[in-house]
Amino acid sequence: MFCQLVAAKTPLIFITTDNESRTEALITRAALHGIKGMPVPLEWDCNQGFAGHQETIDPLAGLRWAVEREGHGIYLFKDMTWFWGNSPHIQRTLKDFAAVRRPEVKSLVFIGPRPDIPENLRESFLILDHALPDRTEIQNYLEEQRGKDPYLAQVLRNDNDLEALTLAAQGLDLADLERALRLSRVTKGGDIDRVVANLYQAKKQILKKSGIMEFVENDTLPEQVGGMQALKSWMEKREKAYGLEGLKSGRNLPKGVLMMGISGCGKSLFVKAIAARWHLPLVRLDMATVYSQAFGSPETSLRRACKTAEALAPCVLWIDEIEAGITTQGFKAEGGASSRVLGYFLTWMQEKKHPVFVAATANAIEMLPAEILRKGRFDEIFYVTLPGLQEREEIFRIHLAQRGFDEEEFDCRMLAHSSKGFSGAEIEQAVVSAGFEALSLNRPMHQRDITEAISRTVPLSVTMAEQIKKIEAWAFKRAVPASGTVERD
Ligand SMILES: Nc1ncnc2c1ncn2[C@@H]1O[C@H](COP(=O)(O)OP(=O)(O)OP(=O)(O)O)[C@@H](O)[C@H]1O
Repeated sequence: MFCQLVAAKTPLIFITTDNESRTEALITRAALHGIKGMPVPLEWDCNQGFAGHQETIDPLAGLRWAVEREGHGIYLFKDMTWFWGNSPHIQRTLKDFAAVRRPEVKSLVFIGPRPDIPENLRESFLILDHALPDRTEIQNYLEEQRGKDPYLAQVLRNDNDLEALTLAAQGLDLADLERALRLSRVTKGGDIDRVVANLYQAKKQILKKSGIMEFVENDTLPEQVGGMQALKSWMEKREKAYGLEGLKSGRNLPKGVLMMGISGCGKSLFVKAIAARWHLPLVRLDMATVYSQAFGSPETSLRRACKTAEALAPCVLWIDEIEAGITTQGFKAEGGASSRVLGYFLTWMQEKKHPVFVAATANAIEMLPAEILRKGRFDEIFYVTLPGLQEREEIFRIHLAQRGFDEEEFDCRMLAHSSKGFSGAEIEQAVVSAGFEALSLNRPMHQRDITEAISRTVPLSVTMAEQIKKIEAWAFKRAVPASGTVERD
C-alpha cells in the first residue's frame, strides 16, 4: 500500500505508529525493494535534522531543504507533529508542496503515534496506520529466523511449536518479539513452554506501558461462579456446538456479550471464567481511563485498544464500565466524545476482521444508548441481578471452600436465608470478615461468626433500594436474566 501511494506520487503521507523504528525499517525496505529507482529514504528529527546537514535542524529549514531537493525521494519526518501546529510557515510550505504536480516521485512522510495533523492540512494528507504484525507476518518471521538461528531451530521442533509461539507472539511488535527471544536465549530457556511464558510476560509489560489496557492473569473456573445459570448454559451451548478447540483457536468465537447489572454480583468474575475456560488471553480496557484523556483523546485511545486487541486475537477484550463517559444528559444530546467513541466502537464490533470476543460490563445501565442494546450488536445481553436464595447458598459454599473451610460444617441454607438482598461480593466479605474475627481470637470459625458478620452488614440493596428497583425494571425489559430465572425469596 505504501509503495503504491508513493509510486502514485502522493505528496504528503502520515503514518500512525507506536513503534518508530519498525516503521522506519518498513519504509526503507518498501522504498528499496518496492519502488524502482528510489534511493534510501532520508530521515529528519529535531535533534539532528537530516544527517550531515546541520542547517536543517530547524523544522522549517528541514522541510524547505526536502521540498527543494531534486530527483526521486522519500523524506521521513519524525518529530514534526510537535512543531507544525503553531507554525503558519510550515503549514503553508506543506500546502504549496501538496498543490504542485512534479515529474519526479517524491513524498514527504510524517510519523507519530497519533495523526495530529493541523486542521488546515487534513485534506492534503493521506493517513496510513502501521498496525502490529498479524499472524501471518509473525509466522513468516519466525520461520525465517528458524532457518538462520540455531537457538530458534532448537525451540521450534515442529509445526505445533511454531503455532504456539506465533500465538504467544501476537500483539507484539517484531522488535519486541526479537528482544523477548534474546532474553529467552540468555536465560537458557530452550523449552517452548518457557519461551511462550516469556513472551506473555513481555506482552504484559508492553500493555502495561501503553496505560489503557492490562493483561489479566487468570485461572478462574466457572465452578467459582455461583448461580448465573443462563450465562453458564449460554457458554456451554457454544462449547458443545463448536468444541473448545474451535473457540480457543478463534475459528468460531462469538462476537461478544454485554453484562449489565448491580455492582458486586459477579460480572467481572464471569468474564474471567469465560476467558479461562476458553483458554483465551484476557485484556481489560477501562473506559473510564479512555475518557480521562490520560493517554490521548478518547477516540485515539479506543482505536489503539481495538487494534491491539485484534493483534492479540484470538482473545477476550473485557470492556469495563462501557457506559463511562456518557453524561446524565444522555448519549445523543451531549453529542461529544462519548457518541463518537461509542460510534467507533460499534462499527469496529461489526467490522473487526480478527476473532476478538468482547465482554462488556456496565453498572449504570440506564445510561446505555439504544445503539448499544440493539439486537445483533452483541450475541446476547444479560442482566446480572442480586442472587436468589439458591444462588446465595451456592456462593457461600464457593467462598467457604475457597478459603479451605469444610462447607459441610456450615448450614449454608440458613446462611442464605439470613443474607437476603446480599450481593456475591457482600457474601464473600461476610465469610472473609468472619474468618478474620475467628483468627484474631485464635479459634476456628463457626457458623455464628458468619451470621454476626451478616447482621453487621448493611447491603447495597438496602442503601440503594430505590435505584436498584429502577434498574431492575429497566433491565428486565431489555435483557436476559443471567440467572435464568428471576428468583424471589
Ligand atoms: N455469583 C458469584 N459467585 C461467586 N462469587 C461472587 C459472585 N458474585 C460476586 N462474587 C464475589 O465478589 C467479587 C466481586 O464481584 P465482581 O467484581 O465480579 O462483581 P461485578 O458485578 O463485576 O462488580 P462491579 O460492577 O462493581 O465491578 C468476586 O471477585 C467474587 O469473589
